[in-house]
Amino acid sequence: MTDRAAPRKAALRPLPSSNPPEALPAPKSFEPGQFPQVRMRRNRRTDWLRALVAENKLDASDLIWPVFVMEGDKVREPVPSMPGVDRLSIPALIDAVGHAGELGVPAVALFPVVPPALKSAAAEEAWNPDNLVNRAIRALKAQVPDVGVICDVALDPYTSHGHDGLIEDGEILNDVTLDVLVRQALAQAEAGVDVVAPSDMMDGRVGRIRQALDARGHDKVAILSYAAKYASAFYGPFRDAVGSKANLGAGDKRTYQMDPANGDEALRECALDVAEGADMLMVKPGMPYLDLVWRVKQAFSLPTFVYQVSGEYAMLMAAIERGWLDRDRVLVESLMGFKRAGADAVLTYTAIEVAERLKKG
Ligand SMILES: NCc1[nH]cc(CCC(=O)O)c1CC(=O)O
Ligand SMILES: [Mg+2]
Repeated sequence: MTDRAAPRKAALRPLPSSNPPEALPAPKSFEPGQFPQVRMRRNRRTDWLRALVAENKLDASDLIWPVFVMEGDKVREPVPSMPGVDRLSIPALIDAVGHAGELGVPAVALFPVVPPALKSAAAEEAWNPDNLVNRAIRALKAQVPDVGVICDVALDPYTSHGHDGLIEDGEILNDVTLDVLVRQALAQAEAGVDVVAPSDMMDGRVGRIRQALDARGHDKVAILSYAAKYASAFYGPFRDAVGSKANLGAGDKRTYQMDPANGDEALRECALDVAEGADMLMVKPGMPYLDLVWRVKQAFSLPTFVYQVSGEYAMLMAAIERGWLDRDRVLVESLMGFKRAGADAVLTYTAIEVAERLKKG
């Protein structure tokens, strides 16, 4: 007889007569599947129980850190409308991205702050092989090779008018812009970018970029399409950060970015980009568009990313600074919402702070 069997046998002994079954109080009413038998709070009772039943987990590997890159040596410059966010020169960027990698943040997304003198109507600087962002890509791939580098493909940092495409008589030209976007993407690929992320919302750009990359031997460069990108008021602080706000002036992007009123249209945008060869899809902004995160993930089963944009960040920070929201909890909660909606990764300016917090536990 094994040791294990002994207590079992003991348990089979008859109950002491002082505790007969009929002494148990009979329930007044028994309705299975109803209160009071069913109590949802049972599973929320303790930390260990809540951890056990948690449906989603936020991990550093869910985060992509968007960074503003500027000219200069070892300089950082705060962005006033995004408290806690700095523009970084390339040497500062190397250090910061190294830190991001140590925290387990898989990738960064680069956004250049282009000196005004280099902006033009035709955005020639966008495909200069030695422009700021291409130098940043080269430096990162040489010095922090294990962190993924994602780069925006759009002309707004480079145009004197602040639009994502070329203009004629007030109209944003689609097909002419495609040629420039292709050159821009190729220059980034030559510099060593891992993922190009067209954020311009011109029609047909994903297919044209895929074709051009493959024709030049860049078949390993992935395309993250900003497929469902809305003409949003939440981009304001970003335009401050990259210095495109003054260029854009009173202009808006409603002839190419999507109308916030539309949801089905976002699925069509995604379907086209999937057919054209997108490897990953993005919904942008994030919090006001969680329905689209859910629908896009369900419809395409592709890696689906969401961008918690500058205005969402500014909104959180403004309330945190005033003491109206609890920093420790609200940042993680806002990201958990994206995970629950089905996002595979979130672009967030809070990536470093949140990854540090997750590491501390
Ligand atoms: N095409 C450029 C671009 N890429 C990312 C953002 C916004 C990101 C943010 O607000 O954080 C924008 C701004 C815009 O479309 O006007
Ligand atoms: Mg499209």
